[in-house]
Amino acid sequence: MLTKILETKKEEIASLTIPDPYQGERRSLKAYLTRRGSQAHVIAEVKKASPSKGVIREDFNPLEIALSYESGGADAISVLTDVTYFQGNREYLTEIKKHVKIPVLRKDFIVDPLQVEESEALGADAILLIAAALEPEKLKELYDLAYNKGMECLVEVHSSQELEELMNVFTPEIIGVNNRDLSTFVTSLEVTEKTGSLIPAESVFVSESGIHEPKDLERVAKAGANAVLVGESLMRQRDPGEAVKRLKGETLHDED
Ligand SMILES: O=P(O)(O)OC[C@@H](O)[C@@H](O)c1c[nH]c2ccccc12
Repeated sequence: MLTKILETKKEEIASLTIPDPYQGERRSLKAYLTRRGSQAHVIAEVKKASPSKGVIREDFNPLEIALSYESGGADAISVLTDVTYFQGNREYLTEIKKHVKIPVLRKDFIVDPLQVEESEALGADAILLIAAALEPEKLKELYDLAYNKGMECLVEVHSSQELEELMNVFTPEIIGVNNRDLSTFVTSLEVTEKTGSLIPAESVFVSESGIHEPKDLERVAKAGANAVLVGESLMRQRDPGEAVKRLKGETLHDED
């Protein structure tokens, strides 16, 4: 699947146009994911569809969903901008960014400096970089470019091996462990538990995918996660903001 997606991206990049630059401020994802007063840090994702689940939410107004997430206490918003596989749109990101006060993460398959430039123009505060899609050196190049432009990166790994290979080159400030196996689409929180011990204390640790209930959040927090990235289980609720509130509950306790 990833190979197929990356082929599509190559075609997109060949005809990519950079929109007019977003003029507003940038916010730090890292700061929001470590802020006090919020016990369980949640990145809530705006995702209409996925390759494994098809359409997740028919009644899809991206801005309304994002505003609902924010009022429910989300610490950041992730926006799928991929059109072909996730029915996202880059315009959703800019629209959401203009109206929320929390950081906005661009969720896409970024493999080229042009897409980093595009993300900046769209107003992204942070972008996703996927280790499975990039050689560590190439990933570092895009990472540095994003930070030089005032954005941050969530660097996603799927296994201890991927993380080790990456950390031979550099240690990202924000590391995401994706619980979803990219070939089978099956999620298992064990991935977070197995990989968690390798994540250095100075990096923010985000557990991604397959989180449905407060007890899932509690489980990954026990494995050291500072935050979770949640899409599907929130998108399936009638009131996404209420769903964030319920998920955050009283279950996760930061040391500080
Ligand atoms: O819907 P879930 O299981 O809560 O997962 C959210 C998020 O982790 C998932 O959408 C995701 C993680 N990494 C990605 C990379 C590309 C597209 C999507 C993703």
